[in-house]
Amino acid sequence: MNFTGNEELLARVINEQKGRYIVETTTGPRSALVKGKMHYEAFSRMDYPAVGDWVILRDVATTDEVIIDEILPRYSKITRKVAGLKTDVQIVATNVTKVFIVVSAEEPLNARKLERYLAAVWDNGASPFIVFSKADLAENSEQIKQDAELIAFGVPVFLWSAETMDGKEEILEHIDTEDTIVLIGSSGVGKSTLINALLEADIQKTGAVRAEDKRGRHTTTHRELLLLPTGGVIIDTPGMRELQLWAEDDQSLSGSFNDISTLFEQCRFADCSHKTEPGCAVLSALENGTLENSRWQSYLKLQRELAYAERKQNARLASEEKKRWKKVTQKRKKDKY
Ligand SMILES: Nc1nc2c(ncn2[C@@H]2O[C@H](COP(=O)(O)OP(=O)(O)OP(=O)(O)O)[C@@H](O)[C@H]2O)c(=O)[nH]1
Ligand SMILES: [Zn+2]
Repeated sequence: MNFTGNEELLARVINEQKGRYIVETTTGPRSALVKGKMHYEAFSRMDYPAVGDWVILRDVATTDEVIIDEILPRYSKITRKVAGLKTDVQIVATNVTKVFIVVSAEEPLNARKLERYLAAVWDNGASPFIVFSKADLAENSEQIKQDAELIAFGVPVFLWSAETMDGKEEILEHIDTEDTIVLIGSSGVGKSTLINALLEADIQKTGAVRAEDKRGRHTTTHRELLLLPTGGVIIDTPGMRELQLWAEDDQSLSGSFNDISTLFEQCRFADCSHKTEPGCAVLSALENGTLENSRWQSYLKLQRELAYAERKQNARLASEEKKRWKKVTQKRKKDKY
């Protein structure tokens, strides 16, 4: 990326609260809002900035809140499904390169859970790492590490203890300057403790951020994207904390429509479209009333929405990337930066 002479237009989102953002610029944190057009064009929450996003700003010279003009294409996004009237997908963090799955070495290894975590990380486009915390409390931490390595095929596995600080250097060696990392894992495994150790400071102190809002008021809020003294950043958002639920019990689409996926397995043809085929288990379940039509319709609707969102996302990423960069450079010329 070359933003020579134009650095103030490029920023990174470090906090989001109810549609208000704090972005880190080369001249410090600023309050930010999205441009009106973004609201019209937004298809879902995916189309709004999220913590970790690189964005292009407008109106940086004014004292008011800056406007987020563009979200640069995302390298990856960590998402979670939000239960509500309809299933929505919330972005927990973007542009994450590495995910540290933190598991307590004190507990017996839960292979299935670890596999689900690994799959979830890969699904989200980041590289997983496994950290066994509380190594000081484990009976045989080396054994746990070896067992995990058998499941994780080449994924680095670390033993870490906050008591002795053993393992910290090894973990830091795996974090590069351009990395954006997040930590996931069950409550109480020691994620905050590890983050604090990596930061060598209290997050409460380093995390506070003061930014100016529209009326010149200063707002103090939490920085959710934290700079590591050794390079790289850690994202720690409230959503990160709830992510474990999604990895721990299977709330995926097929999970929540278990009855329907069971029917699919009973169709005569493996590639059944469930429209006209003979021996279709869905059609016969609809006919004999064991599957309610409304439930089938909501399944189809969700399928269409997900497919549409995905198509939209993919097509846009491909074509918009070029367009965005072009726009940015044109703007730069126009503004005589
Ligand atoms: N003995 C020992 N205790 C640890 C270690 N790491 C964390 N703890 C303790 O475990 C407890 C939970 O640690 P946290 O860092 O708050 O855990 P967390 O994963 O951030 O928990 P949530 O915020 O609920 O998600 C605290 O009392 C820590 O002091 C460790 O390596 N060894
Ligand atoms: Zn069928």
